[in-house]
Amino acid sequence: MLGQAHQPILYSFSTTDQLVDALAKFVVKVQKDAIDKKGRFTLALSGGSLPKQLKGIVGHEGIKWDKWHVYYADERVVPLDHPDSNHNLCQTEFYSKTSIPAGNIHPINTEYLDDLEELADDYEQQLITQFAAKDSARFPIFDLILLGMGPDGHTASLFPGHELLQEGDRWIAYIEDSPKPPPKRITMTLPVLNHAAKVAFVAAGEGKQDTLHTVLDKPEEGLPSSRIKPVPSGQLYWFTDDAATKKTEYPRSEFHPPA
Ligand SMILES: O=C1O[C@H](COP(=O)(O)O)[C@@H](O)[C@H](O)[C@H]1O
Repeated sequence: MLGQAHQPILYSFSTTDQLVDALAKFVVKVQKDAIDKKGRFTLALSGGSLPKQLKGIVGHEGIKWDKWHVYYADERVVPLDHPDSNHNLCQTEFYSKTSIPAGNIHPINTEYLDDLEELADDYEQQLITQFAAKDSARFPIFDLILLGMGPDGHTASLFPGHELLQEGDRWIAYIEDSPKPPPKRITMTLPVLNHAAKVAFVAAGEGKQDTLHTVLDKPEEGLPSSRIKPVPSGQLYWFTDDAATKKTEYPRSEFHPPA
């Protein structure tokens, strides 16, 4: 039986630079704590606007890149060098500026681009290899998952009203009819996202105003982003800017740079 989720912690910054800086300090602290405790840091990244917001981490003190193990919260089913690939975006915006060992970055297996079921199974197997031998939980427990939120409230490749929101068993699922192109994708399922120790959304800009208001002030509407509630002891954070939170009534917290 899972416990109650903690309330989300909302940070809203007046500038993008402040958001990027705070996010960097937060990620560096989470990786330090994970490495001190378990000798590795497991992270899942999203595509979209997120990878650019990671630039503050590069060059930060106290990072042990060789301990990072990076996966994708979702991925578009395209070759890895395709402009739509989340891996390609992360490579350009982030990995290329770090020294994360190539073998610690886990893209989809492009042998299976024509078989979504095999592709999702293969990616799930990659997670099982990383997690199952070390943790006894039913679902993997990532140290940190970084998510974006689309203007329709989707997160990863979990879209409003889609049957994948009901998936309670699989770690990785596939979708062939994504309303946002490209249509074929794989995604971590809600139970995986909700078993992470920490999940942080990064959502900035005026274009996210209405959705953020709905997601945080009216969670009962059940948009996919409102369904992220890490349990039993996980914590959800929102790193946003004042343009995005203009209509949000949910209380903001003050960001204190971690020691
Ligand atoms: O399609 C996707 O969209 C979401 C949100 O993207 P954003 O550009 O609005 O931040 C992204 O988080 C996800 O990884 C991606 O596949």
